[in-house]
Amino acid sequence: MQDFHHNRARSLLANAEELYDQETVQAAVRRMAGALNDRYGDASRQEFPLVLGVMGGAVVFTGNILPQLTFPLEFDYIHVSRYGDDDQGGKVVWKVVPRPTVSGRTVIVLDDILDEGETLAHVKERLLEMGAKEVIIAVFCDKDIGKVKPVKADLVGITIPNRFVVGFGMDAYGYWRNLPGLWAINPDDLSTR
Ligand SMILES: O=P(O)(O)OC[C@H]1O[C@H](OP(=O)(O)OP(=O)(O)O)[C@H](O)[C@@H]1O
Ligand code: HPA
Repeated sequence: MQDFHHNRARSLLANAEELYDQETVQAAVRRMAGALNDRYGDASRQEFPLVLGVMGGAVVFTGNILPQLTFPLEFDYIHVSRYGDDDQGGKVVWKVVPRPTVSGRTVIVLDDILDEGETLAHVKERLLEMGAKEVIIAVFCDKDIGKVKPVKADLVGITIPNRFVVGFGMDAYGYWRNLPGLWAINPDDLSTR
């Protein structure tokens, strides 16, 4: 069993193409942190936003950007999944729902990728229904899918081509969330596209 996964993961990466290296990824995170610091760093505004990471894919982005944010904030997470171990999205499944602390707050949602936009559209709608004052969506990457999405990001690190990517928290079939750069999976290795 373990050798099956080991070999499949290695073969996926051997056929994949590196789109953005670690330096490029880190530079994009620094730019995003700078933009958030400019917006929320003004001490006279006395803001205390709630920063929500969308697990599991946002784990790496969240862990990288949080220590670069210089304003007072509260951190929490939600867990939503639409792809599971597939390379095509399905129904949005809530695993950990937002806590009532979102009510009345400015909520900064951090996620790894805006693809078809279904996940973040659901997340934003739920947060607003729960009384969030304002929902700011910050995604590490926005995939250029050539269609209008049901939600727009307020802050984007990198706009990526319409390829299935892994790395920096993103996985294909559970593999390669741990890569420091972004790699595009070979279309021949995708089961459903
Ligand atoms: O814009 P969409 O087409 O809805 O896709 C984007 C979502 O897909 C990924 O989550 P996934 O369901 O793969 O779960 P994961 O975070 O555990 O990887 C990613 O983390 C986003 O939340
Ligand atoms: O391109 C992707 N890669 C990994 N996870 C994803 N979830 C939505 N799109 C993607």
